[in-house]
Amino acid sequence: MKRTNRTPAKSSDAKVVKSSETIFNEVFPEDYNYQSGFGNEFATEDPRCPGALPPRGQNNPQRCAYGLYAEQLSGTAFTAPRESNERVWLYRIRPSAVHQPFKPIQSGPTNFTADFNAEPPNPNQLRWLPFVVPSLDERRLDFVESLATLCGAGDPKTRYGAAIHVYACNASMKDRAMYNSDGDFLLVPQQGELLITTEMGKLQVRPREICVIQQGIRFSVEVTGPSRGYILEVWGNHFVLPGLGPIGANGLANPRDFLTPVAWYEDRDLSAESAGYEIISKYQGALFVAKQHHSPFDVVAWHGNYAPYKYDLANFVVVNSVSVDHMDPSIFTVLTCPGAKAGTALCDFVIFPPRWGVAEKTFRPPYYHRNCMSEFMGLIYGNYEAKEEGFLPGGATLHSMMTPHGPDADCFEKASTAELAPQRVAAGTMSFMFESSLSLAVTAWANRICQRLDANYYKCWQGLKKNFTGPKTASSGGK
Ligand SMILES: O=C(O)Cc1cc(O)ccc1O
Ligand SMILES: [Fe+2]
Repeated sequence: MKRTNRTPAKSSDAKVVKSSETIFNEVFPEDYNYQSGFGNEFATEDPRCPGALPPRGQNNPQRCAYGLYAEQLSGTAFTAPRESNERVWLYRIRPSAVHQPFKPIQSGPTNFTADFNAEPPNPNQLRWLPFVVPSLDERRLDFVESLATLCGAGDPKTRYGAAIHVYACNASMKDRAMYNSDGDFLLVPQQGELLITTEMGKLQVRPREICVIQQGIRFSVEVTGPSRGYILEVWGNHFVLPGLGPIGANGLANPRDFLTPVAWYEDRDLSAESAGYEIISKYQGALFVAKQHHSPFDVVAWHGNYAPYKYDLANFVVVNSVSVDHMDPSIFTVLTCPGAKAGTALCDFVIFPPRWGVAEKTFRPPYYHRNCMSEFMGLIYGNYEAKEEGFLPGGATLHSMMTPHGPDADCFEKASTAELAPQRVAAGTMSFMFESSLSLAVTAWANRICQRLDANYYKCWQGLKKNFTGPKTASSGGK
């Protein structure tokens, strides 16, 4: 039975802690209600207030049903082409404008930044050990308080760039919501489920699922235990599904498998004497907080195509070579945030899901390469085929522009001599890559403060032997 949208999932019935192949095939128990389809024009009312949406034909009735206010949230310029125009109409108890002035946050995260010019450049291969989630006895940290930035490039002010953050928290956000004035968040939970309340309704996001919360949308995160994950933030564009070209009309992440919440509201007024409700705005890379005396989750009905969504990576339909050769990882693109140059992403979100490897006469793991894009990788569970050791769930790697990388010595030895039978690849694992056309700069937190940078990473390639057999000699029949 579906849970109503008023009853959050209990931690016990939805926890995903398995690490074997079963995790990939397991169907998650149903959580909240959702509407399905990527980028649809949705229309939804909380069932407690039927008729809360204006009758078709207009967005701004002189008086809205139930005494609601109409408010538009624009995700693109008013004049953006119709095919990429995104906006939502919210019918809410109070307009969002009802809040006290914003002030710089006092007790915010200290390593959350949009300054990518503070550290000297570093072209090395980088690997981080799993980021640490503090225990509750040590320090109570909610999602916002735990945000820390690893790398990024660009500037939210000029509306072009991206940042990669991690969260590692152990407590729920209480009477506080956040919104990002700078761009969109793509959340990749690695440990612990997230119960996310948004202005458009509720989402439950478990490791193996991902979620996008676009610019401006207020959200609050509840956790049920230690919780860790990766965040890709993009400035200047929204995520879309990649074009399929000759693949045809179906495959990779199918639009139907993206789930958007149904309307849910709370009519919650806090007394003037109470601490009130905190609205945190990330604005030009800094955090600000404003007080108000009511819950921001007061949207009774909404319609439009600008709304958060989640996607279960287990639904990804893998397409690959069935003859020879290792294909470029763009075949595994789930979502792409287009950049200024045609066909070149500001940042792609790519996964390496369980699949069959069948290529003949082929060195099957990733090839050795140098890339004009930046490659940030994270591991949700299991291990990664090109590096079975050292790259751990909750950790990360960064292979910057033109930085050479590829399989470690162990992987090369095994794959060069392996029998090429059909083989299950990446069974029981889920790794991903944020691949960006930006040259990502690493923060002081990532370099030193987090104390997770693994100085030994470069060693994984040092054991690669010289196998060159030399030119053919005359006596052996060569020229
Ligand atoms: O470097 C990596 O591990 C990611 C990657 C995987 C792949 O299959 C091909 C190219 C590539 O960059
Ligand atoms: Fe790579």
